[in-house]
Amino acid sequence: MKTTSDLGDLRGKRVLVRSDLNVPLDGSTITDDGRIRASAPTIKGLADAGARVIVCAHLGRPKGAPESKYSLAPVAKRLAEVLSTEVVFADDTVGDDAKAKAAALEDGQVLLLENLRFNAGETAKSDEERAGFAGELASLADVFVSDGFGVVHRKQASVYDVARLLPHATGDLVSTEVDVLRRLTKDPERPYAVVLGGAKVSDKLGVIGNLLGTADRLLIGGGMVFTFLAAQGHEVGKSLLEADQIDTVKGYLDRAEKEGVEIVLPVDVVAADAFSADAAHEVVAADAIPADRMGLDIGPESSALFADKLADCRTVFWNGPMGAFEMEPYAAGTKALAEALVDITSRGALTVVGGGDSAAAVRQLGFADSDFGHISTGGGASLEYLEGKELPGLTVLEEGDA
Ligand SMILES: Nc1ncnc2c1ncn2[C@@H]1O[C@H](COP(=O)(O)OP(=O)(O)O)[C@@H](O)[C@H]1O
Ligand SMILES: O=C(OP(=O)(O)O)[C@H](O)COP(=O)(O)O
Repeated sequence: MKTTSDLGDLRGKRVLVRSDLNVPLDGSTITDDGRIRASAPTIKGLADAGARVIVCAHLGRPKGAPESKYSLAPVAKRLAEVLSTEVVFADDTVGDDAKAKAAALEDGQVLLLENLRFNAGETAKSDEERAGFAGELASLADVFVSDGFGVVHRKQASVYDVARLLPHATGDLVSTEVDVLRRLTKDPERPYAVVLGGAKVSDKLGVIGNLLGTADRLLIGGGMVFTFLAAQGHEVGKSLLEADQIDTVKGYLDRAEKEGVEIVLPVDVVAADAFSADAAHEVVAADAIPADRMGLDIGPESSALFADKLADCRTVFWNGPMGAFEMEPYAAGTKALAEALVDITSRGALTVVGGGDSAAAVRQLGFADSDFGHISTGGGASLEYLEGKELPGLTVLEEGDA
């Protein structure tokens, strides 16, 4: 894969950079700017080289049309602060404003385009539709730099198709992330555990099949728990549930038993009567969630069990908070898990925390990035890399220029 230094003299060239700036927001306040800080060095490096830098990114999951709550405007402001330079912001992605601002860029200036996912072509299933949008993006620039590690598992216009239209290179963030994850796939020191939680349940249930072949232990927390509990025949009340995946999960449980992989499930959960910080809540046994309650965190016995299962691990990958940590009553499980990881890191284990919300969680709960082996900007992307899947955003970079 080519790096940015293989692109030659970039002075005066328009460089389109795909970054992952999908940060958590509370209204228009960014609650964790980790992905902005992680993306800044590549952008700065290109601007310092005299390039006219056009950054494109997504925020959240809008449905192919503008929605003000998903605007990247607050991100442009923060990016300017992190870069200590002006960041011009375009009100659209490939429309008149973007075209005019891209054309007016001077050497070393940075432009951020509005949310890519305001355009249906970005995430379209149809190759033609995506290629059409990618063509419009590509027409803004001379070269493309792929630096959004958190999205390399997505076959989307700005990740995949645009690289087939422009001379391209891999950004430093993507290179660094892949280097670290490669260490986890090439003969990890054992015991090797993968901890899964979070809310993107349907995405992440799919990776378990392949992880059963590589990890020694799988610890399941967060919103992932309830499809497992349901597969064991338990009532999960109003908790997050992927009902159509219950049979798949039953298959995982059978396979894990046959292959000697330990799947560790919570034994207790914090069950609330609404998805809210001031909802009535109590700790209940995992197999006795009342029908009118939802599980929003793992309970204290589960936290102790998980810490015990991690204590002798030499390699751990963790993606997905153990609970709805943004609300104080449901943050304890995530905090306890982070503490267990910090402990084994200090004893020489390799620990990797991946995912936008997971990284935000550990920082919000008071941990430093240096408490862990590596904090990855990609959750789903890391998981798919670890299960050995081909990631479209990386494969296309290996194909070479069009
Ligand atoms: N039991 C649960 N029920 C509902 N949401 C949950 C639960 N546990 C965790 N979450 C939510 O999961 C979200 C993060 O999920 P996800 O996007 O999959 O993680 P990441 O960004 O780290 O990959 C958090 O916003 C958190 O509130
Ligand atoms: O937040 C992200 O992924 P993650 O939650 O798996 O870390 C990326 O920005 C990808 O977003 P997407 O899962 O909406 O494609």
